[in-house]
Amino acid sequence: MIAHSPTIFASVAWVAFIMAFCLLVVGRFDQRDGLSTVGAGLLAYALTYACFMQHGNAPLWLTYSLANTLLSLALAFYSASLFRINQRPVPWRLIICGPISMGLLMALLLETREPRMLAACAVLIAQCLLIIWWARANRIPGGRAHLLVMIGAGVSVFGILIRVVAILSGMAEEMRYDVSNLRQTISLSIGTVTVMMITLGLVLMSKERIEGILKHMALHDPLTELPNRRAIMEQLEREIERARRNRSMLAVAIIDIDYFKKINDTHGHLAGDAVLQHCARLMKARLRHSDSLGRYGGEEFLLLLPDTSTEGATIALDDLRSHIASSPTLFEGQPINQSFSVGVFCGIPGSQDTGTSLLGRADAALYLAKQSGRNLLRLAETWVP
Ligand SMILES: Nc1nc2c(ncn2[C@@H]2O[C@H](COP(=O)(O)OP(=O)(O)OP(=O)(O)O)[C@@H](O)[C@H]2O)c(=O)[nH]1
Repeated sequence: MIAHSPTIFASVAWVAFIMAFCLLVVGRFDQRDGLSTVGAGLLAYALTYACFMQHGNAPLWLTYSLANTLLSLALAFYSASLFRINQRPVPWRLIICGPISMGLLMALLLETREPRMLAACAVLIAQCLLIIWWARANRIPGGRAHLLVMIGAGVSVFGILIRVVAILSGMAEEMRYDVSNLRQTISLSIGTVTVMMITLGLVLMSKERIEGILKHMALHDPLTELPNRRAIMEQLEREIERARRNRSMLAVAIIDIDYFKKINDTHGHLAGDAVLQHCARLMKARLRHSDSLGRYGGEEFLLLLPDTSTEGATIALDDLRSHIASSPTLFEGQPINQSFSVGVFCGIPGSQDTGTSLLGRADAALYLAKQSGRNLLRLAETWVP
């Protein structure tokens, strides 16, 4: 099917205007999500197509030079969006090279035909390749929307190459924007599809990023940045299931800072917060990658040591305990000493064991450690019948 080229330009420009308006209205209220930059790109794209639509009826500087410079500007905004969505500094100097060189080349080569067309294609291909590169570099961890951007820019390169081949084969006249033929219809359709894919990909990347932030907030403690109670409890259930299936040992330790109320009362709550952060940092630095540490409550931490024997857990926790007791927190230049007591369940979970039951046994051991004078470790097995 051969479509009427000016009609394609007009309809795509109209749709792009509406989408750009929506993105600019929404993006304006929250500059951080990059939506306004995506909207600016789409607006430049809509203007490009509005100029292309006039080809043959308006001066060439408008329908070719300005139009291609606007198209290059659209790609520049899309590139910038990739960085803004990730809240990274935008390399504007590099990005703006595209539209500037396009503007200069189009001004210099306006009176030529093939060189002008090839130069425009070369700049656009370079910009699309950069978008592919930056989309990969700025992908959201665990996300897939960047793939849409990469595919969109990749297909765009393919579409431009069709034009290049046509121009080099002496068919430049057939690729004029006011000519309607099959090759032109395919090339324009590819251009339209790819810009929609890139736009949608960028909007979805922004969504993925916000989802990532919300998920992090839902599962992490803001003070220590450790997994919060919900996250560490879910991890506990997973570890119990795994240990039961593999018949392997699991150590579940409840760590409680000693006399924490006194630290708060003596030095203030900010100092208490600093102690919690300091302890979390020290413990995290000394644990294995397979171990899980979370903030269970106020001054309590839950530590899970999978595949760890009673002896191994005792050595690891005693090492943590003595390290924390000998590393005071520095708060406003003043050292604050702290220590912790810890109750540990260590064993192969039975069929009746749940997170709550193992925690109950570790908590009972912790109570014993507190009763015995604090800064101590007690094993649940030593007293649970
Ligand atoms: N600064 C600060 N204090 C907290 C936080 N969460 C809980 N607390 C305080 O931690 C204190 C815990 O006190 P207690 O439960 O009596 O425990 P403790 O003083 O450590 O006594 P033992 O555990 O028996 O050694 C309370 O005063 C809470 O207000 C927090 O995020 N920051």
